[in-house]
Amino acid sequence: MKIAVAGASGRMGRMLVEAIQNADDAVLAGALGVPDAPELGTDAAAFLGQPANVLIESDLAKGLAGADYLIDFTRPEGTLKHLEYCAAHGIKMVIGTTGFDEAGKAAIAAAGKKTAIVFAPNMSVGVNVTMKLLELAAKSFSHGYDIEIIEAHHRHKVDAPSGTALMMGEVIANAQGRKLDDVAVYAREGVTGERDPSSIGFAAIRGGDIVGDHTVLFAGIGERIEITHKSSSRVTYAHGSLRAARFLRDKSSGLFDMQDVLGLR
Ligand SMILES: NC(=O)C1=CN([C@@H]2O[C@H](COP(=O)(O)OP(=O)(O)OC[C@H]3O[C@@H](n4cnc5c(N)ncnc54)[C@H](OP(=O)(O)O)[C@@H]3O)[C@@H](O)[C@H]2O)C=CC1
Ligand SMILES: O=C(O)C1=N[C@H](C(=O)O)C[C@H](O)C1
Repeated sequence: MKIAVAGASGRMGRMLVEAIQNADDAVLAGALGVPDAPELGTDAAAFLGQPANVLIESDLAKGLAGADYLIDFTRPEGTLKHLEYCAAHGIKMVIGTTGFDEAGKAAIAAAGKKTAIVFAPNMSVGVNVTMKLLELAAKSFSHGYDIEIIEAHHRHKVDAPSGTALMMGEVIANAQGRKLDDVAVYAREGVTGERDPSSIGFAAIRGGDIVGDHTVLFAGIGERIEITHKSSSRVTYAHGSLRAARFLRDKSSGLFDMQDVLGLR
């Protein structure tokens, strides 16, 4: 697989470059950076002390010239620009970026008619299996249990709640025949009144170097159940992304997620 990495000097970008360099079925075929990035024009694998002979480019035509796949963990505005280019040139995409609005999500769905895309807010196997546990729990705890989703991430994260927390909320709401938009409570402050029993609450903690923790609390009378996933390294997202790229090998179009990749649907 000839894979390019967007945001190549970011936290996930570097993790992906290293994972591709270590994979025996993938080669690093391109690297993208923002125009004013200090790393622009330098070797994408220089930080490993093992150059890949791939320079970080801001020009999409140059950065993607030799690539069949683009793995993108950047920002919504960057991903949407890359998406347009990849859809026009038949480059498959693995999109891990979070924080899209509805228009952004619709653009990704439309691009899936032209090229093959895996789009998921969390590429780890553990989180995606946790989604299935949540589906089961949500059906059993649909009455009498208050549902709260608590997530914690590093101090540099720019979006809240995390894409994973939002997906957890959607999985739970869908399993209970509800719509997350109708029941989500994203903030509480001051005299809020008693908790609406139909609500799904969210709380976001930011600090230090926390890679990514998610807990769903089902709080009933006399008991509470907590389902927790903790990432201790970003390598789990990088390995999941390579798994997603392999899944796309025999696809020329379509929009998929990690539930498809892992056969969990
Ligand atoms: N799906 C999953 O499994 C996971 C998803 N994520 C998501 O991935 C994204 C990136 O996370 P992380 O690596 O921690 O973030 P970083 O900020 O470390 O990296 C982002 C990279 O994207 C670049 N970038 C920023 N803006 C643009 C733009 N407009 N166009 C192109 N490139 C841009 C940055 O360049 P510069 O630094 O020069 O601005 C940087 O290289 C986030 O949305 C995060 O939530 C993260 C981990 C797992
Ligand atoms: O920004 C991060 O770091 C992460 N973002 C993803 C999200 O928003 O869910 C996935 C993971 O939790 C790490």
